[in-house]
Amino acid sequence: MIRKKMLIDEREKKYLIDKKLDRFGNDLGLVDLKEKKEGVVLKSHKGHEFYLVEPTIYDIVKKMKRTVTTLLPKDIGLIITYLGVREGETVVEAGTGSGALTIYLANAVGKTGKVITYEKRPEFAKVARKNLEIVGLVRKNQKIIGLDEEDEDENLEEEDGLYNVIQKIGDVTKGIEEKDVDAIVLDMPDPWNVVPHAKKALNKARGRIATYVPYIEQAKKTVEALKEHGFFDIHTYECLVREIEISEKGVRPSTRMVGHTGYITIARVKPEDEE
Ligand SMILES: C[S@@+](CC[C@H](N)C(=O)[O-])C[C@H]1O[C@@H](n2cnc3c(N)ncnc32)[C@H](O)[C@@H]1O
Repeated sequence: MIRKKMLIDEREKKYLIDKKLDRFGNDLGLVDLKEKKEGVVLKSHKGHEFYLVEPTIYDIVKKMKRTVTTLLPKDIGLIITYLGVREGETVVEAGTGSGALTIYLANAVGKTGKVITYEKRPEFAKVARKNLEIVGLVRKNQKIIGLDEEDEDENLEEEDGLYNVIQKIGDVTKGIEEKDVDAIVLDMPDPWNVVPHAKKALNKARGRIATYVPYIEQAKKTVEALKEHGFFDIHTYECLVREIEISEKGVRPSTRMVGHTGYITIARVKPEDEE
């Protein structure tokens, strides 16, 4: 499903490389990759070891092309778990940005689910399409709905992949076209402007929403809008992660950590009154 393979050298430096690449070289020497399958240790011509392995989604996201700051895995993990996104669900997301969150959402909903992702900047959506292609979530040159571009041949060659992401160009504050949506995830500056549309789009039995904003004032405004539009079970979180360094000398938290990223708010849409 992932269109890359990964070489890790003796210093644990990671290199994402094209599946078809036959030779790789760095300061530790040249490695012959011809007909080599992932899962083997290779030796360079200078005698250094390289591990040829399959990359994880995390490896891909860390190295993929970025147009904007992407959500960090710690926040993505919290959003997916607290929102309870699961196999088969329909999720609407905005904005796509570089597609990092999209990749994890699409893997959470799996083959029977789908992610519809809105982005207002066409140039960002095109970069995200490339990132989504690498992990088999969109086909090569898959149409981005609302984007006026030359018809390129869509690659319909059946490579293994989930192909469960639909990209759209659009301003999500103007409306959400989908109905009966299970979850909505907003990583954009003014989620409160989307709340009325989210209420209409969400399935009243199970609809949930998650928003991510960097400033506490934005989080407050979002919570106020959610309350005004009848959402409930509203909770706001911040997620701090510390790496622990374990060595011969002793065990302690890393002296460096990400101090702040953003505030995540999770809520449920209210069910409808009985007729
Ligand atoms: C912080 S980035 C999202 C990053 C993304 N979650 C990721 O992990 O790669 C915010 C994105 O929202 C887009 N955006 C902002 N307002 C929007 C709107 N009203 N409708 C659609 N997209 C919007 C921006 O163009 C930008 O690409």
